[in-house]
Amino acid sequence: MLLRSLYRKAAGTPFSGLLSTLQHTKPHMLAASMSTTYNYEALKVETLADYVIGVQLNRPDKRNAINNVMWREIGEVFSKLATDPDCRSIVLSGDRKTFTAGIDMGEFVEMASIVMGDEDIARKCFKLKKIIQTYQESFTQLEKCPKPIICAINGPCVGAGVDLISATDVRYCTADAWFQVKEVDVGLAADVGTLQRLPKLIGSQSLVNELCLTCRVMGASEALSCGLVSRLFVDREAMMAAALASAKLIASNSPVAVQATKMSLLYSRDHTVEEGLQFMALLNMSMLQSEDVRLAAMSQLERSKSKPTFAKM
Ligand SMILES: CCC/C=C/C=C/C(=O)SCCNC(=O)CCNC(=O)[C@H](O)C(C)(C)COP(=O)(O)OP(=O)(O)OC[C@H]1O[C@@H](n2cnc3c(N)ncnc32)[C@H](O)[C@@H]1OP(=O)(O)O
Repeated sequence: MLLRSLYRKAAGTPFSGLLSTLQHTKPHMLAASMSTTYNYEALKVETLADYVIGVQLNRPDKRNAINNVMWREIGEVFSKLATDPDCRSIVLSGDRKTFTAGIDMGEFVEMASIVMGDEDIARKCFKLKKIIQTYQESFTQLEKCPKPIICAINGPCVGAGVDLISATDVRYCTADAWFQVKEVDVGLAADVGTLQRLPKLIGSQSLVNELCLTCRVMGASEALSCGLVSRLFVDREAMMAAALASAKLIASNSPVAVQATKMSLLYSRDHTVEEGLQFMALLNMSMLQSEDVRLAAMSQLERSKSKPTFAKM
């Protein structure tokens, strides 16, 4: 009913010419091809399908341990993908064996040199604060990126790895995946997102507390049952195929609708229902005027088998 009245209302309005305008838009304006360059040392970035970008942690010999280069590159790549018109969804993964072994312990020990130094204590504090905030900001870029991130986890996902996956939108894992909030074991309270985000992903505060305080390993089936991941696969091949299929589905939808949805879900996570509703009204008073709404609604109304072609943004 709503769609029919939308359709009737659109006919004869300035919107009615839009479909033919879009049909005559030059193909190069619509086809996805990665025009932005992504060359990294510790990450492998590639186009997996139209508008779907794969970001792979790429230090296999070191079990994808997150060194300073990887911390910096993670922040950079997600901030770049945020505005890349050829990217509408992202698959984040590790290598065939491991998601990540967490922070690079070699560099972690180097950080101790600041603590051991002769400098004034206040100056040491400010140096450490800067390092911690730089690391935090790197992972927060995943949330700031309005393109949904599907995280595909196999093998170990340790320490900073849990901080990292907690900032993604959808999580899948393989039967051999395992998770460990290991920070207390190395003498610190997790400080780059796990303690803030994990309680919002797992329904049980008791389980979150247990995992963070004991550092015990959580296996794949428990990760599924507690909601840390939403799907479990026999192996990496099956998981990557499913992650790609979901990423393609997301990329086939209106980028306006998808990005507004990610922003609103995150906003609502951190605000009251009332505030979330107010945010939504303010957002959609502009987004509802997008041509994507008309194209998507027409396509539903016409029971079209294929999705409309949404312009780049
Ligand atoms: C301000 C700070 C904010 C951030 C805090 C973050 C904290 C954390 O992340 S705490 C967690 C730290 N991580 C660990 O304790 C995990 C250590 N690694 C392992 O337990 C095992 O490597 C693992 C179970 C992940 C895999 O075992 P596997 O038998 O498959 O591999 P290994 O033979 O152990 O390792 C292969 C090579 O990788 C190097 N490596 C592994 N983990 C790390 C690491 N975290 N940092 C640096 N390097 C790592 C390992 O040394 C081997 O290298 P090589 O000897 O050169 O072959």
